[in-house]
Amino acid sequence: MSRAFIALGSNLGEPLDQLQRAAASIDQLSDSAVIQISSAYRSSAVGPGEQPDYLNAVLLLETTLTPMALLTALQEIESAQGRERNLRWGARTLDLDILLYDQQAVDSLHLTIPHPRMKERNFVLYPLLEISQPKLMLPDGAELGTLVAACPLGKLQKTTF
Ligand SMILES: CC1(C)Nc2nc(N)[nH]c(=O)c2N=C1O
Repeated sequence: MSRAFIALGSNLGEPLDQLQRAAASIDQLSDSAVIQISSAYRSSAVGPGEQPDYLNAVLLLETTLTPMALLTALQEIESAQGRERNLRWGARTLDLDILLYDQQAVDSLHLTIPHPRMKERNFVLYPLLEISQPKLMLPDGAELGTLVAACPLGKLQKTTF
């Protein structure tokens, strides 16, 4: 079984309900089980334009799905929950991203692991740390604790999932 860390995000359509439904659907994937899920973290939207605050979380999944099969399954869950891919930085009902997949580095047309922007996102790093540990190492040798130390908590608000 492989271990994948998945980032969840939502700022439309009852975000907490979106995250809870997504976690349940991910747990139902074939040959997969959600082992742990972080608290939910509220933060203002990073990026251009005005949009509602986001709710984010990270979960740990044990799975035999390959990275590409997992990506496809996650995209199907996003679509089932009404994700519309119109604006690149726009508001969305649900965003599911593969952050890490064991110690694998993947760089293909449709999938990059580790997630290319995870190192600068407190709304990813802090929930990830909550369900792992500071010495969690990324494929390039970077340790999670070091990344968190360099990424201010800011106005990130921890709430119940
Ligand atoms: C629009 C953009 C970059 N901003 C975000 N901002 C926050 N706070 N959380 C997100 O999940 C998120 N996702 C995005 O895709």
